[in-house]
Amino acid sequence: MSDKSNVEFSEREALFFHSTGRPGKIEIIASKPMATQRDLSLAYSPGVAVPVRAIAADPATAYDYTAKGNLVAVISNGTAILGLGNLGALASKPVMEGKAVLFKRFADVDSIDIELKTEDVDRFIDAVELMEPTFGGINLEDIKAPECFIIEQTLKERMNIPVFHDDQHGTAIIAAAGVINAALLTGRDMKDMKVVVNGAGAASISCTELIKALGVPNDNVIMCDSKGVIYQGRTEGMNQWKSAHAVKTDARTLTQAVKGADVFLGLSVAGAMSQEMVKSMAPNPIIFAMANPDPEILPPDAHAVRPDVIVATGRSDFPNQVNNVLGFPFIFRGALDVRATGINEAMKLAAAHAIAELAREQVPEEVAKAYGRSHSFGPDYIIPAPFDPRLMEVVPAAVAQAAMETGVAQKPIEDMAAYRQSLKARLNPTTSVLTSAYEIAKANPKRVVFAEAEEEVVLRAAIQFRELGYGIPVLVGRDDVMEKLKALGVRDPESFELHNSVNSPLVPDMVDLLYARLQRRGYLRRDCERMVNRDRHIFGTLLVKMGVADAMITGTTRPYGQTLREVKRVMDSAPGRTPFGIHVMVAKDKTVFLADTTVHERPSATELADIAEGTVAVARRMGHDPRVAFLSYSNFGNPPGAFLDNVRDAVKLLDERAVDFEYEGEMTPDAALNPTVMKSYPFSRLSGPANVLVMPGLQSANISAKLLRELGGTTMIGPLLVGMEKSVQIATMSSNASELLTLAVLAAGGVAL
Ligand SMILES: NC(=O)C1=CN([C@@H]2O[C@H](COP(=O)(O)OP(=O)(O)OC[C@H]3O[C@@H](n4cnc5c(N)ncnc54)[C@H](OP(=O)(O)O)[C@@H]3O)[C@@H](O)[C@H]2O)C=CC1
Ligand SMILES: CC(=O)C(=O)O
Ligand SMILES: [Mg+2]
Repeated sequence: MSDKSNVEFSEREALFFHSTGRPGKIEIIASKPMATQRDLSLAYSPGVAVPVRAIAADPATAYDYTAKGNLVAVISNGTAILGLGNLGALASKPVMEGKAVLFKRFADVDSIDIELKTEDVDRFIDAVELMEPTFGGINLEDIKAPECFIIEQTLKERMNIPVFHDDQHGTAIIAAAGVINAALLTGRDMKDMKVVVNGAGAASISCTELIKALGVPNDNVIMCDSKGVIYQGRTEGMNQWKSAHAVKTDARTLTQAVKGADVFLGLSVAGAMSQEMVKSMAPNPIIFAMANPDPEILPPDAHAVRPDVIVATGRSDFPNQVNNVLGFPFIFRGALDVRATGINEAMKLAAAHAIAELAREQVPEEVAKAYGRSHSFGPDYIIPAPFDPRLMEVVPAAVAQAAMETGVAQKPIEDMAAYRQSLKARLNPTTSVLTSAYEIAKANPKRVVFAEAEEEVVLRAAIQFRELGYGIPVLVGRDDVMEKLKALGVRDPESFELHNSVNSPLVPDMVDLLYARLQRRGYLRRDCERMVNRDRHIFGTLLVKMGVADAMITGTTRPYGQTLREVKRVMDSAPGRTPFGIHVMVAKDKTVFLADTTVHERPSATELADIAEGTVAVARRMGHDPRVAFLSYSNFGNPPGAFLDNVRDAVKLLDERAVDFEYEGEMTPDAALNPTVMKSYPFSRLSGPANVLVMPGLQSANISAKLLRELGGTTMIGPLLVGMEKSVQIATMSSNASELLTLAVLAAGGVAL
């Protein structure tokens, strides 16, 4: 049982996250080149007239010529924002932007948030209906009951694209999957289960309908709202949707209803359930406290009174997250891919069963690693975690299949196996692997030196590193760092570990250590004293060398080469390794590892071969199947040149070493990356485009990485310094806090070694 919330952050952190860089969480990028006059002529007038006429002649071609088929609107009026209540359309925007980015992150569905300033049902319906031409699907969100039922039902009748109220059906699907598994674990049969549902709004009504569809008898479910039990004959605060679930019972309060119940489904408000209520439930009770952001009862409070309880919440920071994020991205993915006209009951049930089955399957190692702990089906793992990459393969396929079987698929999938493969390929593994690096760091928090703690950007990264639970920052700086922490809003700056060479008791041992290393390299003892006292990179690296910390991050105050020289005075290479640098370039659907981008100016053949092997190891740790290209201006000797031998010899060296990955060279970047150009070299040993690019020299390597970043379209991770005895990461001087945080986490998580 794990009761600890594993993510903590302050309100300041949440506001900083939303305001930093471009405010909000969304931007729109063009999917076609917009560089030349010709591009513009095609994209806009006059070229655009051609698809306009085509769509006018045949509306179905809108799916071929526009983004409609992969575009979902997340629409709210803010009348039931999470469990925060009716705070209005504008205040709902952060949640709706959040839902839109989750669509993209988890299922590669493009999505935009739309907040409508009206509580008038008819105006809302008209506004959404008018938007049908724009979207492939409509995801309604955080609209309160009972208006949400009328809105969804009417829109479904009037529109010919999927309309789905996430709080109703998304929630119901996930809760149903969890109930199926919790029932299995506790040996319960649906037909015998006694269920209490707290809340009688959008989410509750739909969850209740779905669990009844799974076999829980109508009379076994008691629903409560803010006025207590919904019993037959009650008149106060009723509506037709509540009446449908009114039962004959003497219970009038939640306390009375929950006595002896097997299952509690909370879709109401924070703190609605007390420990006394938990105590009164049946043996091995099942509690889904799903109110967001604060549940009806916190897991530790439930476990404290009933060790036999299975608890789930809507939050990502406790085990068993029952949240519609597990559903809506994947459900729409499947529905869009078959161009479904709607999302029907069969599709919902298919999703619920697919999610439930996934939790019962053996968890693959990469998923376990991603969460930093092993998951196996049990009370703390009744439902897969949202970052489980298998969801993307399994749920859309199940939904698409159900759509085809129930006749709502306008474009049925012919080859389901190929479709499942294509689903997997939609997600860039680097995104999941970065997630996994964060989780690994969290599971085994390490001590990381932030050597330039006087810099605000470094302090921000260190604060986040600690607040998000990735490890313990060990700060190096003068005593005024404490004031700076306070100025950044840290209430307890003294709880940070600060090392200052002016008063550190470690200095004499550091000087001894450094002098022992450098005395035969022309340094006097007083030189070493000066270095330890004055150079934060030397001082910081010594903290790692002496085992005070596990890793270090530095580099924002001094050029890379200079910092590396200082680090190397203290730290050796790992045995048999060549230290070198990797820039990881993450594009939309591709990640490329460039090396050596920081150390060797003119690498020898042996160094090139070592760099290839070292980069392959990092690429594998980041979830990629490596294919190495040794790059050049020449393809297999054409044109000939004076500086090609090292590259060719490196290829031969890998032949001799009989390595277990694909490699080829020398070759130009287009022959390495472009499948059409690759066809000109049918003898190439690469089975697909390369993803590890070993550069012939530092100039081309470093220039390429920075060019790619400046030209846009890629996110750069790094440079990663690999091959040192312990992980020391030297950032670029222009790094921002989030880049420093990523480097610190990769250093702590052992990815960059
Ligand atoms: N984990 C998840 O995935 C999801 C969680 N939720 C959560 O469920 C909750 C409800 O959302 P939603 O259905 O959209 O909102 P609605 O506004 O449609 O419904 C809210 C319901 O809660 C009831 N309620 C309010 N206070 C209490 C109380 N003290 N005791 C019992 N019932 C109470 C209301 O009663 P009345 O009818 O008398 O006003 C109403 O029936 C929110 O906390 C939300 O965050 C929602 C969707 C997904
Ligand atoms: C998760 C969600 O949609 C809600 O709490 O409203
Ligand atoms: Mg919601």
